[in-house]
Amino acid sequence: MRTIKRLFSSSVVYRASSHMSKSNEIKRVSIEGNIAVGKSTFAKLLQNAGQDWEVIAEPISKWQNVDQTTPQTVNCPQQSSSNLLQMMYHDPKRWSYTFQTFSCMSRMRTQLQPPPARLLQSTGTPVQVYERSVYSDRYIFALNMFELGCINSTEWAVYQDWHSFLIEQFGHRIQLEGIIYLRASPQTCMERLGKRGRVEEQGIQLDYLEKLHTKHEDWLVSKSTKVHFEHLAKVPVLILDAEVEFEKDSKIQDNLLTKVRHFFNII
Ligand SMILES: Nc1ncnc2c1ncn2[C@@H]1O[C@H](COP(=O)(O)OP(=O)(O)OP(=O)(O)O)[C@@H](O)[C@H]1O
Ligand SMILES: Nc1nc(=O)c2ncn([C@H]3C[C@H](O)[C@@H](CO)O3)c2[nH]1
Repeated sequence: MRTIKRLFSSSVVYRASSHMSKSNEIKRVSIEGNIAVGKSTFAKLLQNAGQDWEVIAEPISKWQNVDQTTPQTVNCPQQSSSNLLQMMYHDPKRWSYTFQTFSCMSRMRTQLQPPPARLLQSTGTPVQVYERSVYSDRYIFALNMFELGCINSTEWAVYQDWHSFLIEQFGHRIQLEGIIYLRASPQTCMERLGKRGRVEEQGIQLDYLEKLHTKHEDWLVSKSTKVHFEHLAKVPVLILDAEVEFEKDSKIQDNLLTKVRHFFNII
């Protein structure tokens, strides 16, 4: 049996209840964390926990298949697709800005979709769970790419300008009640990334995951990242120990679900 590493202990930074809107309204929660930490796996756990939870997955397939219509003739446009995720990892200086515009727009579009009827008709506490957010797009990835020199200062200024505008215009419709931060060491994420074997990620080095880890810590733990939205600065954060292997352990799963329910004041 693999040793369960406990590099970090799970802890609640502060409870969300005071920040909650009426209990019959839909709560929106974002799961944040490093690449391959286990967000999708954890989201499935929440989805299976009850009818009142809806998971909105990261739109990665859109990034892997950007439709291109070449307007050769009106009646017979040529259709092809490109893998922007692959392009970004292959040539980050060329493609990072393009990637961040597309990732952020696709997140916004996906998360603005109306909730399904079962959530609207729910008599309990319906929750929409976003896998990452327009905020991690900016304060984790885009900022990191800027600091790495893969996004230049003009591109960074342009990105921040339209990002702020988008949030000002639409932010209230995707306003978060809380953030769940799945926290594990970059080494663990590297192992899981290798195990998953997504083709586009083959060139990712530990160093990159370490930088992303620091960005998560700055934003969600020490809160030293300068954020530009008043509401975001006040969103409660639940930190969960993602070092533990919960996939096949129902006891650990129950424990994690209890922490989430408690955090969001759900019985
Ligand atoms: N707690 C865990 N213990 C051990 N393995 C795990 C755990 N959680 C997830 N995994 C495994 O790690 C790999 C990555 O998990 P997953 O796809 O859920 O990560 P993710 O955070 O959603 O990734 P991404 O950042 O790319 O969206 C998968 O192979 C999954 O089975
Ligand atoms: N550069 C960059 N910006 C983002 O906003 C972003 N969001 C996710 N990703 C990468 C991580 C995984 O490989 C893969 C799936 O999460 O996509 C991103 N990469």
